Amino acid sequence: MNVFRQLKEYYWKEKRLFFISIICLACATALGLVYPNLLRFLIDDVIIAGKYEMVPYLSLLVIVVISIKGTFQFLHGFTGGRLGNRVAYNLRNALYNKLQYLSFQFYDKARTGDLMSRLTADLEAIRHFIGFGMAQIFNVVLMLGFGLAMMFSINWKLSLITMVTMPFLAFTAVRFEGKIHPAFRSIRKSMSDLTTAVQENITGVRTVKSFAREPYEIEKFAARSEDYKGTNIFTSNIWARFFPVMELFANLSIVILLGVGGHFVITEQMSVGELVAFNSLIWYIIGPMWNIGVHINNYTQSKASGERILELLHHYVHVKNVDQAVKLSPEQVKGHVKYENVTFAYPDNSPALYNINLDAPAGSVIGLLGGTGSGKSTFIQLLMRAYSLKDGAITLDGRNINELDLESLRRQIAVVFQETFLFSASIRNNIAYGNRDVPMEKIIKAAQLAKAHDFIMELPEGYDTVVGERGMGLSGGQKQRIAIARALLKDPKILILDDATSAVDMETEHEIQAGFSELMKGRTTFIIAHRISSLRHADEIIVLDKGRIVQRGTHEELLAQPGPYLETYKIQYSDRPEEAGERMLKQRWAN
Ligand SMILES: Nc1ncnc2c1ncn2[C@@H]1O[C@H](COP(=O)(O)OP(=O)(O)OP(=O)(O)O)[C@@H](O)[C@H]1O
Repeated sequence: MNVFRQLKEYYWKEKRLFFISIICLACATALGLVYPNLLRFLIDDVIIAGKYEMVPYLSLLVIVVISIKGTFQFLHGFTGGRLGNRVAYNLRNALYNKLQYLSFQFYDKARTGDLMSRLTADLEAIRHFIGFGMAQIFNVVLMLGFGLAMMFSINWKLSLITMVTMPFLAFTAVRFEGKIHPAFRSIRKSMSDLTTAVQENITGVRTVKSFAREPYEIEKFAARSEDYKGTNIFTSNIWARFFPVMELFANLSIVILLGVGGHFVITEQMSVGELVAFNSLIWYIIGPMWNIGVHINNYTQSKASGERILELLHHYVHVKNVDQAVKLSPEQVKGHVKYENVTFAYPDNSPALYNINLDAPAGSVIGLLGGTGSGKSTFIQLLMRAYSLKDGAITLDGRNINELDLESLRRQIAVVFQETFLFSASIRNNIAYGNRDVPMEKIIKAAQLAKAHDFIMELPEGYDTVVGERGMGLSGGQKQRIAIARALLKDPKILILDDATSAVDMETEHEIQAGFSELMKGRTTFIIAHRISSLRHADEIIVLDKGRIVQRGTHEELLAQPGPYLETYKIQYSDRPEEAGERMLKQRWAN
């Protein structure tokens, strides 16, 4: 129960519902005992005694009992349903909140499917167990207790004899659950493989079609579908095998009851009414016995689900605010960024950055150039406090960013990533992202600066056009321009362009950059780019190689010295010899 103790804060506030639900179920269960007694009374004291005038009253009483029992059952279902859903609601929100604040380090390893199943299937198991499962287990104890007490009070000898088959029934039920549980698990796995195949096929439909791999996909799906069919048939075989056995044990106890009970009636050790009452009591007991395995399974499953949910809820948040973190107010931020002896390694990896020093005065433009894996993205992610920095310091306007309130720090920074993520919402909402009160003029202005306005206006519904999941239906360059508009609208003090213009052609890049020069005014800008054309106007260009700064200076300074920058320049401008030649000549004259 440790898991449920830890989850207490989510369900204990609903304890009123919990107790009402359990009390209602207990009352309904207790009323179930009225039938056998009414039957006994009807046979022994009304029919045999010939008091037929009492039959209508008894019938009326049965109707009253049924109605009251039904009302209690309704209340149990009503309160249990509310309880389960409220607990699931509390947990779902807590989990989602936690997911929002878990750091990059967590998401580096997280698997989407796993997180989704925690938020859906695991939560569902908890909802069902807390709403109904717990009460059902309690009810099993009550039913067995009430039923056995009544049976023993009628005839203890007959009770003992008919109970002989019950342990076998319980044992078979538990064994059945032991077999059916893994079978259900394999159905779920099989189902998940099947849906993954469909999902991947739909997401990657362009790749499938361009490689003409439809037959391969059909074959892959057919194999998984076959597996799904197989696991389902296997499961129904288990049902088919176990149910007759359980039925047999249940009916065996009825046979024993009829044989031995009949003998007791003949020898006048008990009345006919008592025998009939006994018969209905035995069914009252068989029900919970039959379901004992299901309840055990519900409990273990929801416990496992609870563990998975708690694991997420208690997951360590690597980057968080220190006590008395300083909240930045946008008007006061200037944007002076400094890196002082920054060395950083990802967990279990050798350092991605070594001893980085940089002084980026407010409003300056810093260019970052380097090969794949040289540490450019890491460089800027540290500025956002995506990971916590232990070696060296990064300061903003002279204050260590570790002391700053995380949210207020990130509000000062806007990043345009290499890969643009668009939400399945209107273009307007994608640009405004989470900012409901932005006037339309501001959105249009940002889009114009990002050179997105014209193509947006050509779309069927302009700014209200809803883009598909991940921006389907837009070209890479168009998506990127929307992302740039989104960053512009944020009006940040620090702008980071992480290979932001990689998906647009040279001409558009040029156009966007013309917009950038206006936009960059008054903002400290970091530009990561592979194209020298994107960096040439930077105040300082840093060339990274394997996490170290190997060259730094302005475009002109770097062209004047041998090194990777000049090499890259030569490669990129080799197809435009006149420009490169002109550049070299100018350089020579300058010298
Ligand atoms: N989340 C991560 N976990 C572990 N190692 C990482 C992670 N991200 C990057 N690395 C490693 O850190 C090093 C620097 O990576 P980084 O992404 O900063 O390079 P980059 O210069 O931005 O590369 P690219 O131009 O390909 O995006 C690489 O060796 C990379 O494998």
